[in-house]
Amino acid sequence: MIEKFKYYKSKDKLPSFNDVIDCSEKDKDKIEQIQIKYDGGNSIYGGLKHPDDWEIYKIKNCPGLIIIKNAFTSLGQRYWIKTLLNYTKDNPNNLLESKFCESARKNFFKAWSEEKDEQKQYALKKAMRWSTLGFHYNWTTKEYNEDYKNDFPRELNDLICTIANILGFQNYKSEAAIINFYYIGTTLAAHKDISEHCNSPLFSLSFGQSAIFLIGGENKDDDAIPILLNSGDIVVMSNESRFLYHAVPRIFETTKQSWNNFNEINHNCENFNENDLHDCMDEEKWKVFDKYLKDSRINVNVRQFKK
Ligand SMILES: O=C(O)CCC(=O)C(=O)O
Ligand SMILES: [Fe+2]
Repeated sequence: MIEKFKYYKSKDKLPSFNDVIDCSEKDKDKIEQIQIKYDGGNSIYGGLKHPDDWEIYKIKNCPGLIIIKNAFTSLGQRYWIKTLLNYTKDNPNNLLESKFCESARKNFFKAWSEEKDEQKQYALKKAMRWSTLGFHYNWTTKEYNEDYKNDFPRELNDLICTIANILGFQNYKSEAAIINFYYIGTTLAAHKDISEHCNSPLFSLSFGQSAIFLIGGENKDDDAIPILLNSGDIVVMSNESRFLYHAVPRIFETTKQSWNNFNEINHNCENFNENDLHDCMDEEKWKVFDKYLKDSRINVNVRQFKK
């Protein structure tokens, strides 16, 4: 893991993407596509594409790890990008460096979008690295604080439960989440997510620019498998893979902005707030989000905390 992390992180020497699993034909020996049965007929919400159109892969050398490609509609992606940025509003557990003014702490995205000075705007983006939902995580004690929580956003729980049910994970409850805000040049160091008191799968959704994700083993020294994650991809760490080391060594600009492709007939967003959807469809209003996304990736990592 450590060697691969250094290799894919490197700024001086661009890494080769030859070994990175992107779930294309070249990876056919490393992956296995799985079929699922969806019994919900034609209806699906949450900005998800119909599950018949999802491409679901298992990684042969990493049992329990599931990668879903092509899971979100364009409008669905836009809605979740806007919503995840909005969750930072009035959130008590954000990493926004304390030197920033009260208005940025209260409403990061508003402060960022209204900042005219480019350097200050970039500094604001650099200051906002994560935000937590549900049971808030304490990064110092590495524990969830049972007395420090907010209601878990209902529509995000609905989305994760829909994905969980489709994959056959019943009775899932989203209780905590970390929203990770990355920009090109940032990384997430190798870690295991072991503060949860149950072994329910971890659901990780990616939006915006692309990333290389490394899945390792039980020890930091174990080798790691590099996987490409694009906007709209879902990673599920279940069963044997749930508590393995993983990391994000690199964020890079995507060639296909799948959140901006509006040729779809069905957006599957009927359950969302109409005004918010309207904003997502209005190209003028969307410009500020595209500006934010130009060098940024947003990941939300959802967990069940209690048994
Ligand atoms: O950004 C990612 O894809 C992974 C995030 C992650 O591992 C975490 O939040 O624990
Ligand atoms: Fe993690």
